Amino acid sequence: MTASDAAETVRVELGDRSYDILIGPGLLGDAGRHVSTVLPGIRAAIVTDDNVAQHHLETVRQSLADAGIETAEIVVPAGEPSKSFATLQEVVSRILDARLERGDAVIALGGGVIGDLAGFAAAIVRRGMNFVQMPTTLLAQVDSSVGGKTGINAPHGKNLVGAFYQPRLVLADTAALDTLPAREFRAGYAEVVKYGLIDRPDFFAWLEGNWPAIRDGGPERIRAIAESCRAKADVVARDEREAGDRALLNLGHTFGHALEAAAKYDPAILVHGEGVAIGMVLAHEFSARMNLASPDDARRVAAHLENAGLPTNLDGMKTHLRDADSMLGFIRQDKKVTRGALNFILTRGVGRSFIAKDVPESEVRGFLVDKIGQ
Ligand SMILES: NC(=O)c1ccc[n+]([C@@H]2O[C@H](COP(=O)([O-])OP(=O)(O)OC[C@H]3O[C@@H](n4cnc5c(N)ncnc54)[C@H](O)[C@@H]3O)[C@@H](O)[C@H]2O)c1
Ligand SMILES: O=C(O)C(=O)C[C@@H](O)[C@H](O)[C@H](O)COP(=O)(O)O
Ligand SMILES: [Zn+2]
Repeated sequence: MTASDAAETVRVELGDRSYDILIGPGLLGDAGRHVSTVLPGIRAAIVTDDNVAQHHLETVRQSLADAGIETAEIVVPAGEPSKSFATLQEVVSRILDARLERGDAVIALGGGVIGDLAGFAAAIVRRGMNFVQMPTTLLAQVDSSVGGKTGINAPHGKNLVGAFYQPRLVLADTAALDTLPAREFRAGYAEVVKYGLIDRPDFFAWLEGNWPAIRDGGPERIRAIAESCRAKADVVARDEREAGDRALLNLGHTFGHALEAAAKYDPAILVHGEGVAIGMVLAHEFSARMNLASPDDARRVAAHLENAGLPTNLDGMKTHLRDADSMLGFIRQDKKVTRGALNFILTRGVGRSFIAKDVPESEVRGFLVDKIGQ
């Protein structure tokens, strides 16, 4: 398979840092050829987690070896807690142990956790090595492997330490999703829905009718992934470092990230896509409370996410949410805060999201008190 015979190719236009996202089945088995086309003559570190390693590491290692690419394999524990200083230190040490040079590559083979962690390591080792994304979750294929946000979490909040650092190539092997647990597939679907809710109402309506085919692996799945990548690539090309429009990709994340932090990043309680699903419903409900949108929109969004098996309210989180003020504490650490003012992504209806600046904290607090108590 070449770039032209991948089922879909989406280009992220960033001048001399532009790159392709190849989407389709079987790309991991041909990874060596694709990587050596873009980065001839390199060695590489493959960073992955212990679940993904069982299913897909040997395929990638062998393919790279066949193309003459020598590799070091770095396997970290699966799950959000690996987006930590401790695991970053381990990954960095192992890359240096392997004496990889700046011109060599760090390959992220896994979900968003691995992409964010390995991408940050690539950004800081020798002040920037080549970076390749091989996303193996739906979430990573439609969102985290694209656009160059890398980083780790802090006890203070999500993704608070990181860098913008673009990959040289993204290989989204849609057959890799066959081994993904159903819960993780649903979680990734929340980010697909997000693109419809931001500014693609027709895409949202299409998703409402096509979720079962996407779930079951019909051609609609590749179409949904490619449409999501096109949506993200568009935004990233016009605002790489979130000076403006890129913040729209944060729909549902201000509440969602606070929920993940409240759950102490424990995937047994909540994974990122689930936090985003709840967060998007809360963003629509909050918009209705502010008389910006109709409550019917919030109901429509919740109905579709529920239909896809995602959580849409705080019922499952109650024991982990102390009070409105502890949630507000996390929200104040959000990266969209400017000069102390809260900025949210709110909506005027399905597909009509916008950046709301200087949202009164008293309104947010009142909303949270209604939801979770004082
Ligand atoms: N950088 C960005 O732009 C961006 C965008 C969205 C989300 N994120 C981040 O991504 C992370 C969430 O990513 P995620 O949902 O992919 O989680 P994840 O990386 O934890 O993967 C989810 C689970 O699926 C397993 N897994 C992955 N691929 C598999 C496969 N093919 N078969 C079997 N098991 C597999 C993993 O081991 C893990 O247990 C969060 O940290 C979030 O903040 C970043
Ligand atoms: O790429 C972006 O920009 C996004 O906001 C995509 C989000 O889905 C993703 O979760 C991102 O990591 C959140 O970014 P953050 O800057 O709020 O940490
Ligand atoms: Zn996200």
